[in-house]
Amino acid sequence: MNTFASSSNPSITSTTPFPGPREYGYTEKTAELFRANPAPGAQDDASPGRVVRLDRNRVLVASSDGLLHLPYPAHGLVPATGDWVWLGHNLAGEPAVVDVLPRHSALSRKRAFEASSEEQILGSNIDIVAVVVPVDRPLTHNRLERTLVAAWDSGATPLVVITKADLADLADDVVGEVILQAAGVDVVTTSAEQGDGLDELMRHVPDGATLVLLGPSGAGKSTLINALAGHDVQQTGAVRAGDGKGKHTTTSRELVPLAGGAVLMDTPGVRGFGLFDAEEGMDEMFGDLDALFARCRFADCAHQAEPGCAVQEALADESLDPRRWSSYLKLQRELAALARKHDAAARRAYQREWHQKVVSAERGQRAAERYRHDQAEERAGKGGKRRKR
Ligand SMILES: Nc1nc2c(ncn2[C@@H]2O[C@H](COP(=O)(O)OP(=O)(O)OP(=O)(O)O)[C@@H](O)[C@H]2O)c(=O)[nH]1
Ligand SMILES: [Zn+2]
Repeated sequence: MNTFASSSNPSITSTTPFPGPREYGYTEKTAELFRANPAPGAQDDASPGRVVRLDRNRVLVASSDGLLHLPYPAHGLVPATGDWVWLGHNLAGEPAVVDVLPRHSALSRKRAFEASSEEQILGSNIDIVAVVVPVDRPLTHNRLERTLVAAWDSGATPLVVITKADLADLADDVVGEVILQAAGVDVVTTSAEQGDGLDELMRHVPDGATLVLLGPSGAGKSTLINALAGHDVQQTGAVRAGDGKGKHTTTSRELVPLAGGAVLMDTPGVRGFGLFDAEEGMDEMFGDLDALFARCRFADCAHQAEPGCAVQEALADESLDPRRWSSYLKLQRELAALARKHDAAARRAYQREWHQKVVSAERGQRAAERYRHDQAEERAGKGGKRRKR
């Protein structure tokens, strides 16, 4: 299931051309990305960095020399948390972010699929999106499914993480139910309080990979993050500045290096993402398309080439954005794929069950034959050869 693992990150070799922030996920694969996307002109001494947090005027970037607070790039892509960037100099000769590299995945708030310039990137270059489901308050089927669709849509690999498994009397049915709902996506059961399942969870996160946790408030994300980081992230991740009056402003990093080379992304926007997209989800995003479908001449219109198709008309008169329509079709395909995976998982379970039945039937038959054989021998007076049972 974990497709990322197969293309896992080999460690940095001596041939790596430029140093980068290894504890923030800089691997040989990342170095290749930088090689393939050289720094813009006149930036000979540029070096790789990763965006750790966005502030109003500056970007907090991890470099091989530590954390730097730098001006935004003058043009090009607007950086997002998780972006790989070239660090160089701006026109004034000050250190600055000079380029944002292409993203391999992005969680974005697509809000009815506006043009890409309006889409808000909440986090980028995420490898594993973990949907957190607490046993004491499980997600409804729809919500888990939709959050998984959103996770897939980001380009990352989804994973379901059950939390608070120590609440034992609740756990068993919830775990079984969630595995069914997860439709083939791997499910890991954890108790941050007891330290259970954390290694298992990290086995799904390769070295150098970036993990994000999505889930509703109270699902146990903070507790899990602190358990994974091995310390209180809010405190140790903080950049503290005293103002001399005994007050401190505390701001936290949004990328947290974990032991073993993985990186945890913990941004307020991303945290709430599951909630946003899952609850309001498709209905909100595509509600007006339903109204359009209702105007098609045929009730079972496939919106392809049928006469009187309101969708095709809307595309023709440009009242429907083709991007938005293709996004809708894409999500439909993903939902169908999800259903197929679900079916495949059910089929495998069914086959397993039958296999077991057949095996035990054969075993029973052999035992019966042996028994009949032994009985016959006994009757024939060959008791001495009788097998001990
Ligand atoms: N029994 C038990 N309780 C837990 C566990 N993990 C978290 N909790 C409790 O669940 C509650 C919510 O946990 P948080 O970690 O704050 O949840 P969160 O998802 O970060 O919530 P937000 O910060 O609102 O997004 C707290 O009272 C925790 O003590 C666990 O493994 N077992
Ligand atoms: Zn139609």
